[in-house]
Amino acid sequence: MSPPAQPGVPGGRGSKVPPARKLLCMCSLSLCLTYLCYSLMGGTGPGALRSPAALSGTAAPRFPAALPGTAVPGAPRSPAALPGTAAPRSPASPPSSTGAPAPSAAPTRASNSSREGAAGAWLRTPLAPGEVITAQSGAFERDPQESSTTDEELSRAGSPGNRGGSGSTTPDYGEKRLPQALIIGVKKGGTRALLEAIRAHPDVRAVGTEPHFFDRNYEKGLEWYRNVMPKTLEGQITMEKTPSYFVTNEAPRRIHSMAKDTKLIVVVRNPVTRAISDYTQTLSKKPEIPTFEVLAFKNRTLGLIDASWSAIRIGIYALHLENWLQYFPLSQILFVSGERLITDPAGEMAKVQDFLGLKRIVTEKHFYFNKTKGFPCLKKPEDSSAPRCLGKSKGRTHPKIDPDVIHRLRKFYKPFNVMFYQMTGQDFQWEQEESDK
Ligand SMILES: Nc1ncnc2c1ncn2[C@@H]1O[C@H](COP(=O)(O)OS(=O)(=O)O)[C@@H](OP(=O)(O)O)[C@H]1O
Repeated sequence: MSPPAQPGVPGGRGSKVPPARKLLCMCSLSLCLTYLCYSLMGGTGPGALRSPAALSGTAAPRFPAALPGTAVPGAPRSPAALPGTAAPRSPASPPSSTGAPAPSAAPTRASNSSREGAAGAWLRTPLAPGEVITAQSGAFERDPQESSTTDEELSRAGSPGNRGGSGSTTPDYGEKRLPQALIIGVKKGGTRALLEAIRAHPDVRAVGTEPHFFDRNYEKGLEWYRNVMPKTLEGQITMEKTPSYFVTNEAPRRIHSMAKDTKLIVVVRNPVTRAISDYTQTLSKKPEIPTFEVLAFKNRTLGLIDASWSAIRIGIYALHLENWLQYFPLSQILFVSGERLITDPAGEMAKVQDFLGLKRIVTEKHFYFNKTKGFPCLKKPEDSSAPRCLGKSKGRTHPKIDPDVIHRLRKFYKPFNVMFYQMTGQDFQWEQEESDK
């Protein structure tokens, strides 16, 4: 079976070599080469990536050829993929799954029958307590992903009679269903803002806490997962967000095994700013940790970036995405700009609603810019005096980072960003950003 045609990729189904496969092959190869080169040059283990700045004059990372219509200024073009390298599997024929059995329930499309007027029926959905500050464990969170959901909240959410943590006052009608759409990342990308905005749509119901099913709670089984969900009526979409899925190796296979037509949404943000945001969150819980500048490098003099630090690693989006593309076609993944979610929330929400097959009900009428918060907030519900801004843990003031470190990180991420633009067919323009906040 040939993979589905990818947007922005010429050839379509009629081509001899499916373009999606060719692209995956090239991306995979170039990523491997990039890692190999960095590891060889760094020589201090797989986590030690030398910034490209420090690599000038040495083997440069290779890149997939730019996709037509996705011109990225200054992006290097790659030669054809080298022979003898293993091509990633096509999204249409994923590796066999050993995960939980796939349920028969097909994703339910929104009926689009909702009334415009329903948009006015804003429901106040307070953040889960754990959402305010998310804890990190271990020495500066070298591996585990922090959660904004506590175990206690989850067990409450999963208990019989629970409304699924949606926090809304919608009558408790309907059935609990497995999600048809997931916000899978990225951590500190703006996932909470997106979830709260899409929850304003009457055809969407979402669990407020992060279930972490496909990374931490998978052994609890699909019935546990279903029970965590809010009840939905026929035609409503069930959603959840757990940002750590995007960087969890097993997540694509497990989600595919649940339902291969699950729609996936990734909120991405300039990886340098994202790393600082991530660090800021850790710092808020553990003020004694070393500075960002110290943690970012294996060896600062040599310019060796410490890519084993999750704050850095999460931002290598191209690497993580490659894993997802082995199971899901690009057309099933929506990339939302975390930056535009702040500057033009209604514009990004239009894309999200289109992607989910929903009527565009969440529009500019729903947002206003709150000067005190410094971010867009949802307008207050008619029956409430309180506007809906996100909590204190969203929009923290970042510490001032040494400009030289910012510069080195930008150089480090640039080839990966370019690769990510080419893989997605979208230029997020992170290279053009002047400041990091
Ligand atoms: N409307 C609105 N209000 C407040 N904050 C907003 C909003 N839109 C996007 N953002 C940005 O979201 C960042 C937090 O991202 P996440 O919600 O994905 O964080 S988490 O992974 O769930 O902890 C958060 O990062 P920091 O600014 O670093 O705190 C915000 O920049």
